[in-house]
Amino acid sequence: MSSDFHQHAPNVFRLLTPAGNLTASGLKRELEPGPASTLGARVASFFAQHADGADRLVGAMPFDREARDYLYQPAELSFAKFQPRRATRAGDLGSQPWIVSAEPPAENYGAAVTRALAMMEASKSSAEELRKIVLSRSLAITAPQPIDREALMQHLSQDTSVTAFQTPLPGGTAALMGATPELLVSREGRQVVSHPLAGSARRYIDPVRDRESARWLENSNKNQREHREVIEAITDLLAPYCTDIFIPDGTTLRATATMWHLGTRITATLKSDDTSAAELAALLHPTPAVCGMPRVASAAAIRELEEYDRGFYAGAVGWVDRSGDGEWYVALRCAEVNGCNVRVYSGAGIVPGSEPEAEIDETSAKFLAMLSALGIDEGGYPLKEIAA
Ligand SMILES: C=C(O[C@@H]1C=C(C(=O)O)C=C[C@H]1O)C(=O)O
Repeated sequence: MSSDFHQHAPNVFRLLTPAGNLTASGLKRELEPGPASTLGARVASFFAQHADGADRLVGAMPFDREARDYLYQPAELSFAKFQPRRATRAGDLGSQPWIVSAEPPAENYGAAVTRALAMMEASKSSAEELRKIVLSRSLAITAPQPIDREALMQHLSQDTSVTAFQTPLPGGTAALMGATPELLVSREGRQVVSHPLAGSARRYIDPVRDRESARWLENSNKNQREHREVIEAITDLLAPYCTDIFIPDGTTLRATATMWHLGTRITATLKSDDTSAAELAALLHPTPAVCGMPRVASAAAIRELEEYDRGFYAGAVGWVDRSGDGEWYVALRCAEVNGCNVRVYSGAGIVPGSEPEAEIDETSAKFLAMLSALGIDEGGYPLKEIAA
């Protein structure tokens, strides 16, 4: 297929997981868009109304629970077994410098972290004590030529510890593309799995430094506290819908090519077949891993402190089928891609004790998954080597 096709073809949805690859192409019908609170009901009535076409809806939910989602029934679905991925070098997407502009500049992000810490301190004696605010920043990138989405997917999927994704955005030209390490929720029959990550450290090429970084993360009280908030929130939200909620003792380390994370694989059994994967995703989203605690107050703080609308970044991307099964991932380590324009996002959980410089560094490290797939560094210059 020509690269021209991949640059302009709308409605390509891809999810490349270690369990297999899903590709959906073309559009048969859009799901009536709406907020997260009505997603479960809209999906159920879609399948009740339409007996024809693919038995699956694919797409994405934005970060803001009140904003309209974008899911659709594709014209065609194809599945492939996981295949070892072709090794390609970063940098072959073009070797001229790209234009990269930090929006907001890193210093402004540091100042927003300081303000978030002050907001948490000031709320301490109130009933709605703010315990965590996830703050993000972005890089606006202009490529020397339109992004070849197929090549970018190839690069993103080289890290086999993550799920590479591509989902069309409303409007018909832009796509959200990324490589997420975080499963929001999956449902297969009555079996539910959620694998939240919170608490992060950079990886290093030097193995000794890399191990030190992992050990630091495991022993960091701040990161363990951040992680506990997420597990508690997910468990509380699942409790009315599930039995046998199982949380393993202690966190485990999850490694991507560029980051260490604290993770916990939560499993549960649904009480009713009627609760679909889409309903579960809409229930859990946004978890404190991408928003904060408590949810409504931290979302309000994000609106006040961030200088842009997150759109579909830190939303959820995935699918749900007619039986209610599905898989939803947190839309992280991703970018909106539109022609030559790429907007990359990354965020970090701010809790009392966080330091602005460390959060700037953590968000820079989280940009790397996308930047190395594009073949550039934060200055827009060709990368000499992939981070890890
Ligand atoms: C918000 C992001 O990542 C989230 C925040 C994390 C943290 O604060 O430690 C870790 C994993 C993700 O849940 C991001 O990558 O943009």
